[in-house]
Amino acid sequence: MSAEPLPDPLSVTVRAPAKINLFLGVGRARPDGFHPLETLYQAVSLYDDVTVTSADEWSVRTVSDDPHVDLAGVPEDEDNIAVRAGKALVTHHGVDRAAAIEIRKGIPVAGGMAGGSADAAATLLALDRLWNLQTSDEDLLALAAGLGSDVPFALVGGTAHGTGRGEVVTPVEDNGTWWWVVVFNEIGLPTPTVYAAFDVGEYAEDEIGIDEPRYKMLREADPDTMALLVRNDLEDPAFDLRKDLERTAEQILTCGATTALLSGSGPTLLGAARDAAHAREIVARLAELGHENVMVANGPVAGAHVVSYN
Ligand SMILES: C[C@](O)(CO)[C@H](O)COP(=O)(O)OP(=O)(O)OC[C@H]1O[C@@H](n2ccc(N)nc2=O)[C@H](O)[C@@H]1O
Ligand SMILES: Nc1ncnc2c1ncn2[C@@H]1O[C@H](COP(=O)(O)OP(=O)(O)OP(=O)(O)O)[C@@H](O)[C@H]1O
Repeated sequence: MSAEPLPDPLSVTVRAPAKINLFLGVGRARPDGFHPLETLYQAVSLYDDVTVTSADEWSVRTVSDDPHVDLAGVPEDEDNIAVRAGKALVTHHGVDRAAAIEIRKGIPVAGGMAGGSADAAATLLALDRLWNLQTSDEDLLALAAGLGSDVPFALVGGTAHGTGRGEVVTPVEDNGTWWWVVVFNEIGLPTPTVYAAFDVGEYAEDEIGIDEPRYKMLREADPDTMALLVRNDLEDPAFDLRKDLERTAEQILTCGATTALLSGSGPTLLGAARDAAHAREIVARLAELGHENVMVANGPVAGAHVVSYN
């Protein structure tokens, strides 16, 4: 008996995670202005949910019920990276379609956790499923790379090595459940500004690669080794621009984190904890010092994935 083909869904929702860079080695700027990277990405448990519905023209709406998310800086027009992702997908397939996109944000905006990249990845996947476009993984990753350096990783998730300008992503074995205290900051710090400060301060080191002991630490997953694993070459230039962030990183250590580091290009800071209870203790101590805009997240978690078809 042949089954009836399923009707196309009316809407599709895809969830995509925030990322952190456990390791971020940055080289001297290339002729195209981008910096060569050697990075270890980890997807962590803060998410944006993107819902797409077919429409006559492109639109985007951003909502959030999370007090840590300030939607002020998010464009609600064609500048939104989710709309750019949708248009790139229809151009790739040569089809004339449009969609209404709703983004429910749980990832802080302009925090160095790749929230916009997560939305772009989620939109590519959601529209592919909504319209049954059957885009190959290879093409999805190439479209993602065209939208931003962090976008391919948002599709892949887990823990992964990133190289090139960050867009060439390969999964890495990680047997840990790593706990992070995530300390947000209301004052934005644009990614290009931090890379420019990296250039001005001549911070590039000759050796930016990830050595084998670090991969071993991920495989062996002892939470006490995280301090030896992390490195972020954008931290010093970000601290040159923002002394307050350096002070907060010191406080994260004082409050008991096994290590503290800048998330990507900042301004979000991270404290590593041994387990969930330890993370909550650090949060309580940070609150005593006046840091209220703090969450706990764990990683690695899955990359962009469908959560509902309606
Ligand atoms: C800081 C990180 O989040 C670490 O993963 C990324 O490097 C930033 O990735 P992203 O926000 O997806 O960056 P893109 O949208 O591709 O580029 C934004 C700007 O960041 C700078 N940029 C980004 C990536 C890179 N490898 N070198 C750069 O210099 C460039 O000034 C670029 O114009
Ligand atoms: N869907 C979107 N969500 C958030 N910001 C967006 C979006 N589309 C465009 N933007 C613009 O991109 C800027 C950076 O936003 P995003 O939240 O991705 O920063 P980020 O987390 O620091 O990114 P990254 O870590 O990749 O550098 C915002 O200030 C906003 O102007």
